[in-house]
Amino acid sequence: MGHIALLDKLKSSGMIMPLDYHLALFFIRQSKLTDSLALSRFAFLIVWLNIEVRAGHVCINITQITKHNLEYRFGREYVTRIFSDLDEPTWHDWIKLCERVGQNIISDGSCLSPLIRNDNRIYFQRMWLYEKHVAAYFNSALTCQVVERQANQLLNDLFPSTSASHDIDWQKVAAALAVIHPVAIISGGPGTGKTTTISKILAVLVSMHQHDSLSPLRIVAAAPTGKAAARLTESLSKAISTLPVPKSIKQRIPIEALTLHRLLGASSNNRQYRYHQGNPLSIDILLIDEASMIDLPMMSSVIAALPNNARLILLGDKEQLSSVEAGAVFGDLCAQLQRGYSEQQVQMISQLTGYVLEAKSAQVSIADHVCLLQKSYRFSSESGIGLLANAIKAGRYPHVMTLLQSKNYSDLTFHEISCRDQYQQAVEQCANNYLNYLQIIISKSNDIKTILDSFAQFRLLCALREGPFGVLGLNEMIERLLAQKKVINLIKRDGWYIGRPIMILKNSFSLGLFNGDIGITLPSLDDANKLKVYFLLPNGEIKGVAPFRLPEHETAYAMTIHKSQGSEFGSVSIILPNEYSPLLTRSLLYTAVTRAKNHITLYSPYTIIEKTINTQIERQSGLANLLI
Ligand SMILES: Nc1ncnc2c1ncn2[C@@H]1O[C@H](COP(=O)(O)OP(=O)(O)OP(=O)(O)O)[C@@H](O)[C@H]1O
Repeated sequence: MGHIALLDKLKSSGMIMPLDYHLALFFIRQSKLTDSLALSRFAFLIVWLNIEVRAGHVCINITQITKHNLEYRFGREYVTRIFSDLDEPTWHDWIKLCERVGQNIISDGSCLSPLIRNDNRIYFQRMWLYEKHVAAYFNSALTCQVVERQANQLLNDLFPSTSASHDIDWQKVAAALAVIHPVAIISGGPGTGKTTTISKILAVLVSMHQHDSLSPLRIVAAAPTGKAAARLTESLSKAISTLPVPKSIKQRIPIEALTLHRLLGASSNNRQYRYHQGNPLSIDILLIDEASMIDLPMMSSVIAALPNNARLILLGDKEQLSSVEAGAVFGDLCAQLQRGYSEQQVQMISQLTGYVLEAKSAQVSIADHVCLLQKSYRFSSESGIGLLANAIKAGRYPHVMTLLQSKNYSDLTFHEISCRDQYQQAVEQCANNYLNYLQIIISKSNDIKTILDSFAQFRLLCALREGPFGVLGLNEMIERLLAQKKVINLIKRDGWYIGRPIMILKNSFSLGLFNGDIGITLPSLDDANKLKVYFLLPNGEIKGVAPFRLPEHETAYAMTIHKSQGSEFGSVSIILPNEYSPLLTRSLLYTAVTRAKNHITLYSPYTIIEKTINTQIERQSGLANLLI
């Protein structure tokens, strides 16, 4: 089959987008290939690379372009037909093909061709450059600072050992590691004390600095989304207020977190950031929460904007979904921990904390900069949510089902969905959870914060956007059900009604609203005949915006699990679809479950839970190979 016929076939069956099609043609026109089979294979390679980058991979590994590996995206039957059209290529064939295409198209990076081949990985040039930049930064950070006696005392004061336990306090180890190294990477699940630990780390660093210098440390806290920044602001201010350190130290620790876009000085009319290598930020310490959400291009931009001697502390949960865009930098960095701590690191940790850890390597590596916090202080051993999150993380389906079906956990509820009626009931139950905030509105309360807080107590999460089990279908059903209960009035003004919750889908720097921000439509405080959408800003202020001024947005009774990342709700209901989709992965379910503070209700067929837990997609990237 010729390459045009192949591309037409892929396009007409909806397997590729017009962009994939035209990109393949563009590269083919410039390649040195002439025979029909090679052209078809090359067209497929380009299409596959583009699909995978769109799905969040940084590159593709040509040895893994096999029928088995492609099935999850195209389905078995379709892949079999495509491979037959391509005359059953083996991975040797793909490698030979890359060698024949021509250096002007695929090179090893020595000339800047649009595609780069590194070992068996194929990249678009842009991704390859980002990856090299990020790897060079972390490799250059493999230095240790001399441990001062004072640090030891400060750590002992902030992390007092309890005589009852001889366990290692990993929070203290994480803090020691952040004092020793200019770059620290701390990962932990919900409630493992990431915020508590970072507040103590900052207190140690500020205290140490106070003795050396009169000018205060310039510390900035940031997060990838507005919601995550708002949460960080709240949790950091709480953690700092309880620190057992003098007021003068607390006052030097910032409590307001920015979004990364704002930190870098993004503007709505310019794709360039104000801060970059040529105009670095004026800061000494940058702390970023929810770091698993940072994609490769953003990580590259952040480190480009850091001044030479600035410290970087990344906090996150490596088990959560990776960023929407390409890359899994935080996960790749945390994965380095398997190399073990070096002898040098173990010695320094011992000096600072008194703990004797096991050295697994003679060489220093980025593993020395990583610490995992495993003990949850939020969920007790009786908490179903904590146990469920751990069972999902470990991929233990039978244990997950035992927990879900057990009556011993008051914070877990499971409803099997096996027919349409059960699905309808599930949505009705979810809709009822939204009655509280609507009742507050109906009672004519002007207390916008209470309304927003009440709405944040519950959220319906789902995996998909399209279809009856997706955000769009669920939002429509919930709107209809709430209208039947007469708590909202769907006689809309251009789609707007009192009580409509919306989520922002695009950043608006001029309005100060960011992707993921949630607002509720209410009568305007200035003129009750008009509507405004009210948002709670990270600094605690309420902002009202006329609907017509809002950037892209959608109704937000149901939201995708991807969008919920960085947020937390009192109770969460999760509705999984009745058919398997490649989006259903272990990290997706883990992320959904860890959004809840008090209660989880899961609605799903058994088979879907099993398949979701058994599906783990590793993001393709070459970062691990580039790290020393
Ligand atoms: N070492 C500790 N001993 C006792 N309680 C702790 C300890 N560390 C943290 N906590 C408590 O556990 C709770 C969760 O801590 P924290 O908010 O720091 O965790 P987190 O990992 O930042 O949570 P998340 O990111 O999931 O919001 C807080 O109430 C905190 O006071």
